[in-house]
Amino acid sequence: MTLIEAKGLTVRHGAQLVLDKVDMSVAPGEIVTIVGPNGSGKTSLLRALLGLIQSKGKVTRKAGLVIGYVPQKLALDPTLPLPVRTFLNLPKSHKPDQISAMLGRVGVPGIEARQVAELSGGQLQRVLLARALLENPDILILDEPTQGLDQMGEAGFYRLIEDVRRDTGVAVLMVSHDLHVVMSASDRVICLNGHVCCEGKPQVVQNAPEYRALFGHGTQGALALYQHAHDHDHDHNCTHDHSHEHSQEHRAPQDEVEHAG
Ligand SMILES: Nc1ncnc2c1ncn2[C@@H]1O[C@H](COP(=O)(O)OP(=O)(O)OP(=O)(O)O)[C@@H](O)[C@H]1O
Repeated sequence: MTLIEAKGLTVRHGAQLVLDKVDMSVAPGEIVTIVGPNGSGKTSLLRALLGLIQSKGKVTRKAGLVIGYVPQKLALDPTLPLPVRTFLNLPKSHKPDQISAMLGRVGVPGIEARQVAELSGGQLQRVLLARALLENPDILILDEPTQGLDQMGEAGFYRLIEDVRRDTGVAVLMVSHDLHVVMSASDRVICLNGHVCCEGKPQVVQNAPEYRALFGHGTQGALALYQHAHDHDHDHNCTHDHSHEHSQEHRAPQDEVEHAG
């Protein structure tokens, strides 16, 4: 039983083929991380799963699935007064003690009266997480939740995600650029580059040639991600052999990696 599943998911932005027949799924309680270079379609994949953009293929959600979504960018007017308490009551209101407890749970207790625009990056990420968790989601969908945080902040945030998963059983699907932390915090990693390059347990994916082609080795891997240095064609119409790529199930068994391109 999966919470959410995509089969043959294809997204175009104008003439650009952004996602090409992507198969993926998330099971209850699983932490799945999508990694991939800039522009590889990570946000588009999340938005297509959420039904926020048009796509072809099939997305299946468990009946009654509650999703807690934290987008990559928050479109807030910084000049508009917006206390944390008010923000957490949008779109649905919650009891004050629920809000206080949730702020404590995510590690920012007592900030109800602070202005959202004045929060630090780390505090804001935690408030966004609190807002998503207040809906009692079956799955959290987080788009680069640690953007702008320093390494300590990133590690702390991922630990929090693991704790929340342990306590509530929530599944997590997230996009991240933080390879090292992601590797330790994820049950499964999907390496995306317009298509699923490879997927599996973090340690298995880390050693997959497709992953290494994109991200390099060892500590250089994280750097390679930012520098976007890899040695195969980044265009989605990759010139190397993809002939077997979409003809088989992308979801690899837990301890295997799929070599798809
Ligand atoms: N609304 C849009 N209109 C046109 N093109 C878009 C739109 N959204 C995304 N794209 C294009 O689709 C491609 C994939 O974008 P997407 O944001 O999904 O990538 P990403 O992997 O999340 O990137 P990043 O790591 O930089 O956040 C990019 O080439 C981007 O320019």
